[in-house]
Amino acid sequence: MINDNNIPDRDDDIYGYEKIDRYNPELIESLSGHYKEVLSLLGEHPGREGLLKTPERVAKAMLYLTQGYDANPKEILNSALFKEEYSQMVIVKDIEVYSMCEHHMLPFFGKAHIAYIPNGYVVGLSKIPRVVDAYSRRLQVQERLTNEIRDCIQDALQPVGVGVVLECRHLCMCMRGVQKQNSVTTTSAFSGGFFQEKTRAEFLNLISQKLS
Ligand SMILES: Nc1nc2c(ncn2[C@@H]2O[C@H](COP(=O)(O)OP(=O)(O)OP(=O)(O)O)[C@@H](O)[C@H]2O)c(=O)[nH]1
Ligand SMILES: [Zn+2]
Repeated sequence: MINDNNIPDRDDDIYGYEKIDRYNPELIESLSGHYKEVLSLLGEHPGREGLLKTPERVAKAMLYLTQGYDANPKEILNSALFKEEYSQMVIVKDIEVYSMCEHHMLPFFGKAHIAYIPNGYVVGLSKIPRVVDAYSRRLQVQERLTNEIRDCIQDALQPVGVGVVLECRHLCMCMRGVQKQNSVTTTSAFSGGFFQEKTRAEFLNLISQKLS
């Protein structure tokens, strides 16, 4: 249930949802109505006890999973730029990615490895995973997600270059369709200095190393 201040009542938070701006009461009500209809069309009985709150739960879950539409990724990076004369590669690797493919609206998930070479400015490290979330919490294809992350970092930081590698499993390929349980899709996007063989090799080498 949503109270007058647009904040889910405390009792409702037992499902672990964060309080996010997208929890707009009218939107939740409208989505819930549609999901109730979907349950019926799928052959379920939305009136049975276990499903009574399901349409509302699904509505909130989908709003959570698509909250990237409300984010401004470039602004996220611009909010924490620091002048710093560090000119070596900065890598944030093993960033968890959770997204949904735009074809089936089923999850794809895995890891992102992101590097840039500063050009006078470094960015607050936490902002890099935040940018990943801002683009992945939308309906996506892995290739576009990879490019969007690269372009955003390149635009905001104007670094010497950016490298992005994503490794994901797509549930639309596991639990339906071709049903390949172990296939992993790798995508990459580079800019500037990362087109140089040596720089790219350093990045790929460092992300493949395990922490000791
Ligand atoms: N390139 C790309 N394809 C994706 C991604 N996520 C899902 N797909 C693919 O999108 C394609 C959609 O193909 P369609 O033939 O229109 O859909 P479909 O009949 O459900 O295809 P199957 O999954 O092969 O059963 C499938 O091949 C999916 O594997 C992604 O991130 N990138
Ligand atoms: Zn899919």
